[in-house]
Amino acid sequence: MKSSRVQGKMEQRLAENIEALLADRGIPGSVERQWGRLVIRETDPDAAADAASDAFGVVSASPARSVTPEMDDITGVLAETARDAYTEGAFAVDARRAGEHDFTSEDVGRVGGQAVWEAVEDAFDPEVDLDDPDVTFSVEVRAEEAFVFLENREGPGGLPLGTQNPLVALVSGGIDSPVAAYLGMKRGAPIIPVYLDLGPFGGPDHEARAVETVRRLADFAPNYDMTVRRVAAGEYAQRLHDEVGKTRMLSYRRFMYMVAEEIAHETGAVGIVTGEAIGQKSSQTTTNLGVVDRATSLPVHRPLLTMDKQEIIALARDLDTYRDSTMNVGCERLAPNSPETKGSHAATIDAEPDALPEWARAAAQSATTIDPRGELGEVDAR
Ligand SMILES: Nc1ncnc2c1ncn2[C@@H]1O[C@H](COP(=O)(O)OP(=O)(O)OP(=O)(O)O)[C@@H](O)[C@H]1O
Repeated sequence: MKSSRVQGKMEQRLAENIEALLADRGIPGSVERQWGRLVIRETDPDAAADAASDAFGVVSASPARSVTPEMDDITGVLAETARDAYTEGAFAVDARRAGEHDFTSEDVGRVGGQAVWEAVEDAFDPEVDLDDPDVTFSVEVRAEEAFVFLENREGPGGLPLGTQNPLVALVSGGIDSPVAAYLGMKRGAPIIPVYLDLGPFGGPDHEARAVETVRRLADFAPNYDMTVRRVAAGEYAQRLHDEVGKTRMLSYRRFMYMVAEEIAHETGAVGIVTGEAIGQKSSQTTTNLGVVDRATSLPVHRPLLTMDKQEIIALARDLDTYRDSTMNVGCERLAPNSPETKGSHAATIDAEPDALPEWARAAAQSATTIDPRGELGEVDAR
């Protein structure tokens, strides 16, 4: 869907990201760009395919054998692959071709299928099923080279990281926000993780969980800075608790977005990503989301907006950011007994301290940083 110039740039970025993933995991290999494909050469194909299938923008990765684009060579490698890997079931040869050759992709399917059959018919009882095969021998023939492979390891899809401007990700140490941050990354946006320490209103291991989940996200982005901004917000949470009634949680959210906006301005981020979903909490009703949005001029992105908790948990499990927790989350204690579910902007502003934006500025300015890749997260004063 992209122009060739944009596609070229995106592929270049993807190649760099995959090289970083390989280097980070100690896997040898050089990434070569071909149109619509990236080829990793001189590598451990298995490990490289795993690493590549973690790169945002990759649809699938296949450990493959490279061969000259001649029918004899292709069928030779197909026969060898079949002898190595085929044990049972119906098979198909799925061939694609681009460039000038003196055969068609149908020819490769037919002649290649014959070669596979002959390679295994003495030892097994092969069957062909082109519609629903158990084993697919894939062949991709290009102008200079052909590839033979058996597997497609699913990648995340999306767009290469770094092809969008960054977003501040509000990461709480809960289940949802790391999934939301991941989904922002999946669409190409690097993230600047921000954690608000709620002091007495936060659970004792929230910070550790927030840093731990960012560490996991950082595994997908070894060439990006994933420094966590830790904002001391306990004092302000306490004041909201003491001074604001029914609309307290709305003011707290507004405060959070204001902090995020300050950090966004400082870091060049162009939006905020959160783990909010419609109706998940009183502050996340459709009405209240509209009220809190007005605290910031930046767009608030909510990738989980319409997901059910079970869907979010399934994604968190896949990502390995899911931490089972029975801990009573801090926000519940901060919340009043009967929180507003149909807030109005005017009433919320009316009830909150006028100094809220100054609080947010002060809190953002005194943020400290935690390197999630450090030993148990290294804390530095900014
Ligand atoms: N202490 C915090 N630091 C940073 N962001 C936070 C914090 N608390 C909440 N948020 C942001 O606000 C969103 C909604 O808050 P909510 O109270 O539902 O969070 P939670 O249930 O504690 O955690 P999560 O939404 O990650 O499961 C979070 O997804 C996150 O983006």
